[in-house]
Amino acid sequence: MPATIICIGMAGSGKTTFVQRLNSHLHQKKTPPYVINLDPAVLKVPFGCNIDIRDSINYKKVMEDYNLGPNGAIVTSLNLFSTKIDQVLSIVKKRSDSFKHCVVDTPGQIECFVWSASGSIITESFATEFPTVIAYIIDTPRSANPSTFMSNMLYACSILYKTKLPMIVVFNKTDVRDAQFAKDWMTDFEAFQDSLRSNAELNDETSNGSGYMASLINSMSLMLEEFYSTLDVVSCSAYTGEGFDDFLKAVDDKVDEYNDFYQKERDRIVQEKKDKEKKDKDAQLTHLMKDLGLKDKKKAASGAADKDEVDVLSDLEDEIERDEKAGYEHGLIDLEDSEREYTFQEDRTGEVRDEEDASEVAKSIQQRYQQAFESTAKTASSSVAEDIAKYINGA
Ligand SMILES: Nc1nc2c(ncn2[C@@H]2O[C@H](COP(=O)(O)OP(=O)(O)OP(=O)(O)O)[C@@H](O)[C@H]2O)c(=O)[nH]1
Repeated sequence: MPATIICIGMAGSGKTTFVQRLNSHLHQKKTPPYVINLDPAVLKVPFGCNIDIRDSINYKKVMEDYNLGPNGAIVTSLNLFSTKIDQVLSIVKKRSDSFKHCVVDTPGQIECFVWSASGSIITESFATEFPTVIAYIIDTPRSANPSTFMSNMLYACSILYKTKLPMIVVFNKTDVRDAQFAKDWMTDFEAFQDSLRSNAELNDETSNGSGYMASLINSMSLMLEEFYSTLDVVSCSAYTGEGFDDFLKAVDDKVDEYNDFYQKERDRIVQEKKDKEKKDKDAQLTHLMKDLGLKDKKKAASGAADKDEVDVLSDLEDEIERDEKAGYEHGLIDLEDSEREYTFQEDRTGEVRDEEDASEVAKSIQQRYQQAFESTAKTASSSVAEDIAKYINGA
């Protein structure tokens, strides 16, 4: 499956220029990527994109129609776009044989994408279909100050934990300033402390690193040590093209990591969600059964074995399936008669009608339900029950 690279970064960090360079770099390597622009407010996109949010959403009209400011309009445009994300994904999937990378450029206002519901929906949707990597773009010259560096790192940290996707930190604009200082700060705690102490903005002449800001940043850097260890760091220049091979290598590594670790974690979360949904559904069905007057079999046929209990519809289905299977095996049920309809017994007296022997119940449950259906078919409420049963059966 092609890797999806979602480029996120603070305003002006060089995301668009980075995507442009990555696009041309991959074209040079004869592996053109699939490019998606998700920035509705950009006037001109300097690369050819396969999907552009601006083709389907008019940002200025959104501002007028909904009476919004620029950021509100970006969020609303993304919301509108995310309602069609299934269509977008199916288009990308259809083309997925023809490219190895899908590159996504996001809006300049980082919070519009990262902290909005639509941003999560879009990221999640890609992550469920393709191995997805976050490229967090940092403006290197502007991060030379320890406090700016720390703000950037905290943001990266929050994005990592929010998206739960592998992340590559990209120090961009290295043609202006080399990123070695930042790499040192991430690997050598002492080096960062020294820079803190010697930073004129954070310290007056006498405090020597004990000012409030300096000690706050100091504590944060301690906290972020573990976070740094989970990251791949790459330095590059979108202007000169330097460092893009390293970036692609980091993407390959992160895709492996995604398949080994993140994918399993995602599957586990999805499974957990499904289990919870099933549990809720079963609970609702139990309530429904109660409302329709079907009581617990245990009370009706006291002393009956536990396996004969019919608590919820799904149990009924299981039992009927089991009976049918046994019927087919013994040639008792004709395959052509196998279509069945579920229905409920109507209980006018408020008691369960069935007081047969529990073992017989298990054997002839299909027959009983058929009889119950016929005996109550004339009443209006039975057709309601039948409708409900059909709905549940179809769900
Ligand atoms: N020197 C240098 N400048 C760069 C580099 N990459 C981008 N820039 C400049 O940085 C500025 C911002 O670049 P963009 O690509 O528009 O940044 P962006 O993050 O997409 O901007 P928004 O989406 O508006 O937030 C532009 O003036 C670019 O020319 C680089 O590698 N080196």
